[in-house]
Amino acid sequence: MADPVVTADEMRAAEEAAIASGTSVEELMHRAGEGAAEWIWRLCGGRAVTVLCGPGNNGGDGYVIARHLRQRGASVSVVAPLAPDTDAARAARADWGDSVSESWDEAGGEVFVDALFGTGLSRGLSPEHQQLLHRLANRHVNSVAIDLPSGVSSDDGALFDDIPSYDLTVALGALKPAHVLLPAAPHLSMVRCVDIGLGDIHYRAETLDRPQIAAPKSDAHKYSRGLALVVGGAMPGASLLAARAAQGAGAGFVQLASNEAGAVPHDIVQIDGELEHALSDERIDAALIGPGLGRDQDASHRLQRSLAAGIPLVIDGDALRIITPAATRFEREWDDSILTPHEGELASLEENGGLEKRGSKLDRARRVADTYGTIVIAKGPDTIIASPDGHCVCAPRSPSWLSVAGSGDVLAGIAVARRATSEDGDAFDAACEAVWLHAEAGRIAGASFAAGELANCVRAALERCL
Ligand SMILES: NC(=O)C1=CN([C@@H]2O[C@H](COP(=O)(O)OP(=O)(O)OC[C@H]3O[C@@H](n4cnc5c(N)ncnc54)[C@H](O)[C@@H]3O)[C@@H](O)[C@H]2O)[C@@H](O)CC1
Ligand SMILES: [K+]
Repeated sequence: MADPVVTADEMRAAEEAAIASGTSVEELMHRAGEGAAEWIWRLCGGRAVTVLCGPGNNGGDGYVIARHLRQRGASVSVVAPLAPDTDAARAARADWGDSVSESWDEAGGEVFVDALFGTGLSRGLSPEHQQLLHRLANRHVNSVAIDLPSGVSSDDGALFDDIPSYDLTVALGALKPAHVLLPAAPHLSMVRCVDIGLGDIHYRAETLDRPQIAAPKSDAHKYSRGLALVVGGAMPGASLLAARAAQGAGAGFVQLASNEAGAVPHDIVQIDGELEHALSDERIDAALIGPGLGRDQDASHRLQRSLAAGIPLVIDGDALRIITPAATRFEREWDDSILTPHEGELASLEENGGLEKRGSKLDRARRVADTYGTIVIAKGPDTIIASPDGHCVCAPRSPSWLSVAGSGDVLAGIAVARRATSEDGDAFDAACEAVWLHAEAGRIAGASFAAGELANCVRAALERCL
């Protein structure tokens, strides 16, 4: 099941709603601390623990954790450079009832628990706090972050400071954007979420789950299964790669509109001549334009013709450098196309759309989706799928071997196949399926694959979603 990804404001609203319906902050803190202590106990197995507590409710959670671990028999030391400044944290410290040091004297401890700051961190740490945090992390065998590593900005994953690496991060109530976004996410090797009974949380982002993909119906034929057209350009290799991936991702028929001479496999139908001719086939369910397109005048013409054809499009690569919101929003009455930018292309889309580059990757992908009126796959190690209505899905971490030339062409090919095969015409679902299949193909391909091998693994990835 998908998990919500919740901003600090959305968390606060959920907390207020829970309080309004009769749950106290102390009760929420108790559930958070008890749940986190359970995870830490599994990691520490009775070893000595040092808990670093901050002044806010994150620190309050730390005192609750310290008390629960002590009750279980662990030797626990608490370090708190700042006194509690919330009622709930003061109560939690009183319940701990044991000694608290203001600084760390390097006394024993194998497991370090960072409960210095959570979602309330608003600026960088002071040099003393920064030094204390790193000393503690370096001098213990394992480190655990409570809710978030101290030094991380909850809503966008930015690092206020250099942070240590953590073996375990216990997210409280829900995942936050920093758990899934760069640059924070790679510092958190394992993230576990504790349910603190917040009830219904209003959220606009969630994690990506394995999709369920249906096999073709028993009466299917090549056209009813989805006809995907890949529009080629100056560099035919990229579009061939995309076409190969589209075949593996379930399309019944893949055509390549290209005038470039070159060996095209027999099971891909090449349609040469005027692009209008290829696009005029009413049986086409979706088309891909961008991989290997080039950015010259011919590329612009091919893009304009594709947009004018009124077919759902996947727009990738070079096409993302030359497209404008006027083309997607106003030249077409409707648009359910998918844009697949990497970071540089996302910045181009922002620039061409007159948008500022600000906020989290979630905010940026949403803004581009809204401005262009399309679904956006903002790809990278922290891929986001965004809809113009603001809904976002965050992909789980994928194999880093996917960072290979041609990997994006494969993703675009998968996306056009999923868009062509989708029965209800839902571009957002097609985009989510494509992101999952791409990562799954990477897992199957193993280490150091070339993009062609990745494309060949898409079929096996699809099989795992049937
Ligand atoms: N939202 C919820 O429903 C719940 C939240 N809980 C915990 O509460 C945390 C949020 O608590 P708070 O809002 O109190 O925030 P934090 O505890 O994260 O930090 C806020 C405190 O730190 C200070 N501060 C912020 N940046 C600082 C800096 N750079 N240097 C020094 N001081 C700094 C603030 O002035 C304030 O005193 C969550 O991360 C979670 O751990 C849990 O107790 C359970 C329930
Ligand atoms: K923390």
